[in-house]
Amino acid sequence: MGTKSFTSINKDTKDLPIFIEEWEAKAKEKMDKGSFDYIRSGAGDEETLQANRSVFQKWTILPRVLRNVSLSSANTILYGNELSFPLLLSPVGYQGLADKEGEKAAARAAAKAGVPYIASTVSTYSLEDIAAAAPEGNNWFQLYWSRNKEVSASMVKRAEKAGFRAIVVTVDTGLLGWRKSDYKNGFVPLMECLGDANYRNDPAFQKSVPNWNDANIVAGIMDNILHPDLNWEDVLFLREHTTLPIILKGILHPKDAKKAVDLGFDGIVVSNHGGRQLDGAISSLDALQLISPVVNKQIPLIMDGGIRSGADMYKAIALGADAVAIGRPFIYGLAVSGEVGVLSIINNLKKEFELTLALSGEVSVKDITADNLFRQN
Ligand SMILES: Cc1cc2nc3c(=O)[nH]c(=O)nc-3n(C[C@H](O)[C@H](O)[C@H](O)COP(=O)(O)O)c2cc1C
Ligand SMILES: CCCCCCC(=O)C(=O)O
Repeated sequence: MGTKSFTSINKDTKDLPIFIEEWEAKAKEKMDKGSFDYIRSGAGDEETLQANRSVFQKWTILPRVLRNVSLSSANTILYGNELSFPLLLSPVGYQGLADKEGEKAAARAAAKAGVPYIASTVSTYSLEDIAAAAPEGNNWFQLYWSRNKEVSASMVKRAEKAGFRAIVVTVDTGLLGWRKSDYKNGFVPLMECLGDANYRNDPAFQKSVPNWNDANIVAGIMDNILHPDLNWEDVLFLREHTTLPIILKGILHPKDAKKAVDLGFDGIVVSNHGGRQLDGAISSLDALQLISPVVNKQIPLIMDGGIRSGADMYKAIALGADAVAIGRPFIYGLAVSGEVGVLSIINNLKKEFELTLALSGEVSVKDITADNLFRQN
């Protein structure tokens, strides 16, 4: 019987950082203060941002031994597609802040690594350009719901036409969180014209903004994205406009998770938006623990917020996630070394996750359960 190789680091990436903290420090050196602070920070006093990390210490892995893990594999199937391991790149807006190639570079890295790339509505490049940069990739589109339903429907149709494989509707941003560092820095990324490509190219949006021109595009986008009246019926309207899986991102309450299942949505991203929206909100891992028994495997559960290591991934999966996603870490990789940086971040996480899986005595992602965890007092 063959033995899988659990080698650690590729020769061609040996000069790149390994620790996420080192990537972050290098990104800070390279970026201007406004951009770096925008990416790193959370809302309010950053309690939720911190909780997303500290919650992982409540859980320890309870490993099994003598189970022949020589052929263990982290491969995962999600919506009929194979992932090299259960990771996705979370939607992150304005990736042109980190690198000139922005989303195109990150999507190429995700495709090479065999993991889904979720393109944000407020991307620097249009969804068509991102799809063209990584046509072989498992690309998903994240929709910021537009007050004008026709704009939402139009973007989803464009995404479907461009080959995106799932639609992620973010539901935790009816209003923007209290972002103190951005206010202090006077930083508004939309104003830098780094997140308007999807709107500029959208015929329904052009029609919806009276006297469409360069000067009123930002106001038009803000008015479209930020609307506290967003509700379940609005989002259900999308079902008539796409056959792609519709996944709701930003669910934290088990009652909302149950409603998402009952209304026929195809998946949930358990997320507090990386602590950038409601400060004081529950950590993503704690929310996952509440939501997973309610959803009870009826639809896939993805979790993001604070994932920084293979062990973090493992704990989230043991608590019921089918896959996890990362935001800031890959943006730091993008800022430091473009596509190579993103690929390095993903590959190191993959190696660490594969080792964690095998060292815990399990051979596949499906075998990871709550039985593999012990909760600290
Ligand atoms: C700079 C930045 C921009 C983001 N932009 C979006 C976005 O456009 N759409 C969205 O749904 N979430 C957005 N998010 C939230 C991420 O998708 C994700 O929920 C969060 O980053 C996960 O936490 P992590 O950074 O600790 O991994 C953004 C996060 C960051 C840090
Ligand atoms: C009107 C801007 C909406 C937020 C865009 C990016 C984002 O989600 C973030 O967290 O920042």
